[in-house]
Amino acid sequence: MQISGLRRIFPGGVPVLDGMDLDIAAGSFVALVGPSGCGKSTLLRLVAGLDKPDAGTLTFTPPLERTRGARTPIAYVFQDAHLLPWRSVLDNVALPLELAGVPASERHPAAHTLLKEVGLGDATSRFPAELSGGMRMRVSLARALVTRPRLLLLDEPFAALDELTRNRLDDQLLALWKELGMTVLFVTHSLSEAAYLAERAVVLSRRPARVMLDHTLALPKERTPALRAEPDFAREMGLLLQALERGDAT
Ligand SMILES: Nc1ncnc2c1ncn2[C@@H]1O[C@H](COP(=O)(O)OP(=O)(O)OP(=O)(O)O)[C@@H](O)[C@H]1O
Repeated sequence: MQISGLRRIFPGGVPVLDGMDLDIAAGSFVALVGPSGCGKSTLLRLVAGLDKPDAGTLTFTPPLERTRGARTPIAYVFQDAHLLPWRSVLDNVALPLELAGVPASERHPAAHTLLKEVGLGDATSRFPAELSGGMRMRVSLARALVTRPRLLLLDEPFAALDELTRNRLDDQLLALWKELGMTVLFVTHSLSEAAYLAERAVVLSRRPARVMLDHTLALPKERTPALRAEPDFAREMGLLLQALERGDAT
């Protein structure tokens, strides 16, 4: 995906994005960090096609045209799980397939497979109100992935969770990324989460967001929880922090 000269100004405001350029390789995992209000969600919404830029282009190679049937090219996961309370876990996850006209005989097994992968194989008939926050986010992740999107956008998805739950969900997300091979663009305020998850971290400045650091993390490809205590991990987080501080001061 090539983001080129992207500009977005909301009516009466200063530019949020003003000439943003970013190339994201297909199948890569990129973390986006930056000060609050710098334009991360705005960028994600533009990439998702939920908002239109005032200038600039977004190019997907190969093109992200909607293919026939159940597959959606882009899925979006928000900080809130946004589940439908009256539908069971299985029916929540199967919803995108149902909307795409996939028959129940296909969508239910597909939803069940994804739920097993996020560790909720035995919670399929429960309802959202019966789940913990971490379980709800797992359902949300399963729902996003049930259509096997080529691009997964996540906007601080685990920010409201306790640290242990968040770490577990990070590991599940990594496992799903390895298995499914989609491109991931992950917005987070947590530098340790960015360093742990991503192959590449992009640190943005205050509004209008400029790229302060575009860094391929010098960490082993296989991320395991022990990495969080390694000196290399602390060094990489230090680099991100310095860039974040520079970007916040400008
Ligand atoms: N629809 C809108 N109309 C007007 N201003 C908006 C709109 N959406 C976002 N903004 C403004 O654009 C700026 C960037 O918002 P955005 O949500 O993209 O930031 P962010 O980096 O995701 O912030 P945070 O890290 O706090 O979630 C903010 O100042 C916000 O108030």
